[in-house]
Parts: sequence; C-alpha cells; structure tokens
Amino acid sequence: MDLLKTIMVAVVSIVSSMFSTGVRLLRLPRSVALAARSLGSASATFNLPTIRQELEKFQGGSVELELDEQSGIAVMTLNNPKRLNALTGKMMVDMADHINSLERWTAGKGLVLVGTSGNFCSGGDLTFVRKALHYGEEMAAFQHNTLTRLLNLPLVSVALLQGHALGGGAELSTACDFRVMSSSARIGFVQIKMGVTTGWGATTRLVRLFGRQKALALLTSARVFSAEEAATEGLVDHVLSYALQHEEELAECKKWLASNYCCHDTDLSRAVKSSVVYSDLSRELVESLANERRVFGQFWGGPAQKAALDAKIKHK
Ligand SMILES: CC[C@@H](C(=O)O)C(=O)SCCNC(=O)CCNC(=O)[C@H](O)C(C)(C)COP(=O)(O)OP(=O)(O)OC[C@H]1O[C@@H](n2cnc3c(N)ncnc32)[C@H](O)[C@@H]1OP(=O)(O)O
Repeated sequence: MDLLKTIMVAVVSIVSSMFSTGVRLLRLPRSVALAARSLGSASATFNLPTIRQELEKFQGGSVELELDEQSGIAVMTLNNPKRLNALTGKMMVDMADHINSLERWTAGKGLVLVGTSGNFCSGGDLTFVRKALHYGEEMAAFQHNTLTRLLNLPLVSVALLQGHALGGGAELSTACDFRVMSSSARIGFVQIKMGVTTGWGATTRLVRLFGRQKALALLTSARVFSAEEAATEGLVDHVLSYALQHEEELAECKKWLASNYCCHDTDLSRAVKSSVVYSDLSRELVESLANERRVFGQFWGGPAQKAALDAKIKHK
C-alpha cells in the first residue's frame, strides 16, 4: 500500500511539473507544431514573460487567494466590483501568479473560484479590451496557459457563479471541474454578439465537457441562461437554494465541494484528478487551443468587434 502511494505521488509530481514551470513559453510539441504549420500562425510560440509585462500595464482590480490549510480548500476571488469583476490585464497576471502558488500547495484538495460582491465575472474588462485590440492572440496565449494550468491542478475546482457570468466570465467557469450557481445568477457565452470567438479557451473545453453539438449551440446562440435553465441544460452541477443570501453562498459552496469531492485521502484525490482523469489531455488540448487562438486572432480588433464595442451592448 505504501509502495502504491509512493508511485502515485511520483506520478502526480511528474505530471504537475509539466504544467508548473510558472509563466513560460507555451510551446507546441514538435508533432503538433508540424501539423499546425499548415494552419499558419497556429504554430506560433509566445513569450509569456513579455506578454505579462504588457498586460500589467492595464491596471485595475485584483485577484486574491486564500489557502485554508485545515480544510485543504482554497478560495480565489476576482475583485473588480465596480465593473462586475470584469478582468483587466493586471487581474490576468494576478491569477497566473496564484496558479503558481496553487501548483506548489501540496496539502490542497479543492479550490473555489468566486467573484466579490455577488457577481462572478462580466467578461474581459471592456476598458482594457478597447486598449488591447492589437494584442488579442498574445492575451489569449497568456490566458490559455493560466487556465490550462488551473484545469490541470491536482485540486478539485468549482466556480461559484453569482450574478453575471458572461463572455470571459463563462469561459473561466469552464476551466473549473464543477459549476455551482446561485439561483438568481445568469451565464452566457456572448462572445459572438461582441464580434469575437472565445479568447480564453472555452471552445476547446466546452467541446470536451458537453460535446460538439452543445458547444456549437452555446457559442452560436449567445443565449444567456438562468440558473434553472442552466441546470436543465447540464451546464451547472448544482443550484444553491434561493433562500440563501449572497454572503452565505460561498460557505454553502465550500460545504458542497468538501462533502462531495474533498472528503477522502488527499494524496489519492490529487492522484485521481491529475494523474488519471487529466493525464492524457495535454497534447490534444494544446493543439486545439492553438487553433482556437488563431481563429480568435482573426476577429479580435476587427470590424465586428469594433461595432459591438461601439454599440455598448448589455447582455440582458
Ligand atoms: C476577452 C473577453 C471576451 C471573451 O473572449 O470571452 C469577453 O468577455 S466578451 C464579453 C464582455 N462582456 C460584456 O460584453 C458585458 C457587457 N455588460 C453588460 O452586459 C451589462 O453590464 C451586465 C453585465 C448585463 C450588467 O448589467 P446591469 O446589471 O444593468 O449593470 P451595469 O450595466 O450598470 O454595470 C455596472 C457597471 O459595470 C460595468 N461593466 C459591466 N461589465 C463590464 C465589462 N465587461 N467591462 C467593463 N465594465 C463593465 C458597467 O459599464 C457599469 O459601469 P458604469 O457604467 O461605470 O456604472
């Protein structure tokens, strides 16, 4: 039994190290790069430290991380309440740094991703977006790296969807293993209405989560779902009681995670997540993300996006 445990811990650390070099070049394996060359810029590599410096120039908001050693459950909080927790460049950098910490947190079992003040995230911060229209593929490469590392953490992760989870906010939720939704929250992949395709990897993840047909329906309709509709569609795993106040929902979400998915041996739980369930995804995922990024780059900063930004659309 001890030998089995030692082998599992070794396998976990090898797989984690594949994703744990912090901010680094997102390189395609040679075979994938060769296949991608025919797709043009999909084979490009990105210098993430340089992109990080560029993103840091777009200040505003923050992302906070709290590690609870006792429960083994961490909470990562998006904090830009005046803009309903829309993500700035600085917040993307904060999040990448916190993923580094979580990759090193060997006692952890679970993670809740939440937004402050009763909102999850209303997507990319449109003030930032307007200034970064020349920088789409680079931002996408940075986010793909961060969110792939989030998905591959040995922690069971859950996004707590309160208020709005729109565009990039909905994308973030697909980088978690589960989605718990407040009864009054709304979720929608509204990118097509904003003149772009997904920039943070959600198409790749949606296809794997729900299959091609549902992914296509979500992305081409840009439909915004209530909690009840999202549950019926299978988009979320649990809807919280309407009787809860927003402030009570985080505790309830943690309880849901702890009692369902963080209630057994830590080493085994981490091994199941990273070494078994997610062990074979990296190459195929990298190839799909490179393609998604290339398509995103074709539309970002284009006439449809500029028209959508000018229209000041509200996704009600
Ligand atoms: C790269 C990102 C890209 C992707 O690839 O995924 C995307 O994320 S695309 C999607 C981008 N997001 C949006 O288009 C959301 C636009 N906003 C709305 O639809 C509405 O604000 C809302 C989210 C439905 C909320 O409506 P309401 O309850 O009526 O509140 P307000 O509209 O008054 O919002 C309060 C305050 O927040 C500001 N806000 C909201 N979202 C964003 C945002 N994404 N970026 C920047 N600011 C945002 C809004 O402008 C209000 O501020 P004030 O006008 O200063 O009061």
